[in-house]
Amino acid sequence: MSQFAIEIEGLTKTYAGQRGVAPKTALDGVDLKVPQGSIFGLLGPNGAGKSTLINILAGLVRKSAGTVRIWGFDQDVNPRQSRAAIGVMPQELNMDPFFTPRASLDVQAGLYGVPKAQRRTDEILAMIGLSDKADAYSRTLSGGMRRRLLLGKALVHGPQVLVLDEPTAGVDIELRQMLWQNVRRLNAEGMTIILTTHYLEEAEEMCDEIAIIHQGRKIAHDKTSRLIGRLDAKTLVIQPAEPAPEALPLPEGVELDRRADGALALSYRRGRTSAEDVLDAVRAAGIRIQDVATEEPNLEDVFLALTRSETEAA
Ligand SMILES: Nc1ncnc2c1ncn2[C@@H]1O[C@H](COP(=O)(O)OP(=O)(O)OP(=O)(O)O)[C@@H](O)[C@H]1O
Repeated sequence: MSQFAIEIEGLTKTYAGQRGVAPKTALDGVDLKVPQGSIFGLLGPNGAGKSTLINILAGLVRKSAGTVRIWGFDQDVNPRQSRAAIGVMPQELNMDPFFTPRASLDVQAGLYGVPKAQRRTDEILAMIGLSDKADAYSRTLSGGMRRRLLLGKALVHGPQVLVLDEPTAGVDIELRQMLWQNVRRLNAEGMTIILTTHYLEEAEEMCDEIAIIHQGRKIAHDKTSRLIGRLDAKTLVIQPAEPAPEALPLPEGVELDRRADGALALSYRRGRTSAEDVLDAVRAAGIRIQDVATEEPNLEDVFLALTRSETEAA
């Protein structure tokens, strides 16, 4: 058994074109190894190919090329075992409105061939906080409860790998905390977790390793601390006391973005320039500073920094 929960090599997916729509390559030769027992973040902007990758893992989308091994089982050679090793909590909330949470979990367990005696329906209902709603119709559940039910459904067959596709998009703080508590607990019990998110802070907080997908390619993969450490971008947002003059000489490498509210957003690399240098330049231009705030890099900055360093390397 390899030490990787997931091993992907040369994964490519091209969606066929239809009536005037050109074919779309959503994944282009992606290699990825997810260590067993890790919480692994898959990040990327809209349309990067994250859902395609997850849907291939879940067996919902057919890959065009490449190999996928889940818990050591090659999807093409051992489709049943590889499917049994993974549970996916999807993004969308479509579920049968006439099923109760208990029935949904039972049906799902049946689909995975879990014998009745081995089903852990009550345990899962308790874990996702739906014990008192076990026999209510799904259509009467709130959005948050439906999400929790989706998490429960992903767990019925006791998979070794749990995949969460943007679990916190549009959810409130309480549900977010509940999800993360469960994720940490499942992980502590040995489950490997893969999650996709748009939020860097979330990935930073939760994940041991992060891979970044951009336009169907993997552009970075590293331990979280190392990845964040590679980013030394920083932005100072200065609110001038009076409208700032047109001319504003700046130290080399500092970029200025004038915001609609009159603020000056000055981005620089910490390794090259200090905040003091930036502030000195602003004062030297005769600008009185009313307020200063700092902005940490967000996911967008990560992409910019990574794609920039890729271009520089080339
Ligand atoms: N069934 C499909 N047919 C054709 N093109 C598709 C299909 N599904 C996805 N695509 C395209 O493939 C690309 C990758 O989409 P995908 O949904 O995998 O991205 P994503 O990273 O999950 O984005 P998001 O964060 O918005 O969910 C996009 O350009 C998308 O338009």
